[in-house]
Amino acid sequence: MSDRYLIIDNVNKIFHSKKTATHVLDSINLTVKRGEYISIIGHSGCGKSTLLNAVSGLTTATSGYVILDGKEVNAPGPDRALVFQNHSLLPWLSVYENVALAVNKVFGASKSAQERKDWILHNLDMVGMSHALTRLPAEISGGMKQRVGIARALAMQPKLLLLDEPFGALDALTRAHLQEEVMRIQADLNNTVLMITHDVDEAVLLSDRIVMMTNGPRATIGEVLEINLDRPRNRIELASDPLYNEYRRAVLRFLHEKQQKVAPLTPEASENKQSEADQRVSVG
Ligand SMILES: Nc1ncnc2c1ncn2[C@@H]1O[C@H](COP(=O)(O)OP(=O)(O)OP(=O)(O)O)[C@@H](O)[C@H]1O
Repeated sequence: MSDRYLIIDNVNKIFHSKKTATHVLDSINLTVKRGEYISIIGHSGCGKSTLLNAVSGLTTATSGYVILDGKEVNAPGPDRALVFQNHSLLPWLSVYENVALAVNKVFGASKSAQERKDWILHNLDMVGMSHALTRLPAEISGGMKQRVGIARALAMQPKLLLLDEPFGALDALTRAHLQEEVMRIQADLNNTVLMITHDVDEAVLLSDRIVMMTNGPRATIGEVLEINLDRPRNRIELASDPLYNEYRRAVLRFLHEKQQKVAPLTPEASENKQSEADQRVSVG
């Protein structure tokens, strides 16, 4: 069972509007082991968030199934915690209260008030936020907000952690720092993680496998790359590791050679472009 902890079975997603139907996901099949760290990478708009939403239960698949730990997913639930790029903390609650809200909801009946308090503090400590318990989200930096979001998700002890570009809005140094923290926490807790990223280095550094999606519409899984690098991983040492660089190249090749975002120009489009350019020259 733990080898088939999460099963995404032939998932299709079609968005219908009054006039159009957009077939976004086409026959997505993926099986994830308990404790695996999976990254999903693909060009913008291919359907990564739609897939994550189908796993979270926020979106229902048009056909196919998502099964987590033997149970079919068809609505959001506390066994799947989401962390978004744009931190979704409640602005009127303090750092402590934001985590407390989730903890009280999940463990209100099973842990005593003291146990819950200790658990909230433990999780905030794990992400290095013990010093800012009483601060409001507006009073802390973007990286700190993201830390609190991660603490809140971890504190729910979800079966599955769903990260939608969790470090996407951060500067490079803060991003690297948080990646290190996530790796350290992952080594301790062995969470099962699905993470969307646009960052090839981040995907290789953090993942056990990288799922590469083809361009939409009708996006599907193009390739899955297994990352056999020992843990703990050190980004400085990996920079000169031939295997690391081989993995990097494989992802880059997929994205920039096999799945070029910009379609090649047709002869007609190419002519139009040329005449536009000519016009610009003559006007200038
Ligand atoms: N609720 C919706 N109704 C109609 N179309 C939608 C809806 N949600 C997403 N789409 C379409 O589905 C496609 C995939 O969107 P999605 O956000 O999943 O892509 P993505 O790969 O996560 O993009 P990005 O990397 O830019 O965040 C897009 O064409 C988008 O316009």
